[in-house]
Amino acid sequence: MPEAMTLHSWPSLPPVVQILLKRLDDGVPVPSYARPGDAGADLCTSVDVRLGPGERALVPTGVAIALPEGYVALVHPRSGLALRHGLSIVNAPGTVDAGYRGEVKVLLVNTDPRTPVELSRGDRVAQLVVQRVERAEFEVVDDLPASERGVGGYGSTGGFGPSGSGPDQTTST
Ligand SMILES: O=c1ccn([C@H]2C[C@H](O)[C@@H](COP(=O)(O)OP(=O)(O)OP(=O)(O)O)O2)c(=O)[nH]1
Ligand SMILES: [Mg+2]
Repeated sequence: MPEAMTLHSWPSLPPVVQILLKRLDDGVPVPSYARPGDAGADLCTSVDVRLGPGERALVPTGVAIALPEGYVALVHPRSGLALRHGLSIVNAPGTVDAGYRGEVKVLLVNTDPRTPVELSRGDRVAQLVVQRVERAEFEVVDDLPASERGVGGYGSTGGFGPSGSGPDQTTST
């Protein structure tokens, strides 16, 4: 991207989807995008939390949403908090279904083996990525169509080296 070009000048920003949002706690900021072009809107905790090493907690965000049919909201970790504090999400990414009307919550975990993580009410602890989603119809068959991969998985193309270097030495797939 040329230096002078900002996302504002892009002709093809993704379309906006309207999502109804109910504030359950007026003191907590609603989810918002930190910068144009961000995929995730930051979610804030509505409570103070202290997570000891290895501890997890279900943290409320003070908001409930009504997604349109055909959409899902995924609760993702924030990479800066993961890098600096080892803060992650147990069920990453968390799934907020279109029919869910309860409070959006974040299942945080402190993966650091030594240092506690202290979070204050209003801190941005996760990010919400809204996506379109397909609904599948599962058709039971006796045989699946052949494919090049077949049943190979779990390292069948090799480890860190170039693909084709053979299965990982430590796995048998
Ligand atoms: O990170 C998350 C994950 C889930 N939820 C809410 C919204 C979602 O629609 C509901 C159920 O989530 P999920 O389907 O992942 O959990 P489950 O264990 O399958 O519960 P259920 O039986 O209620 O579907 O919980 C959140 O607020 N945050
Ligand atoms: Mg479920």
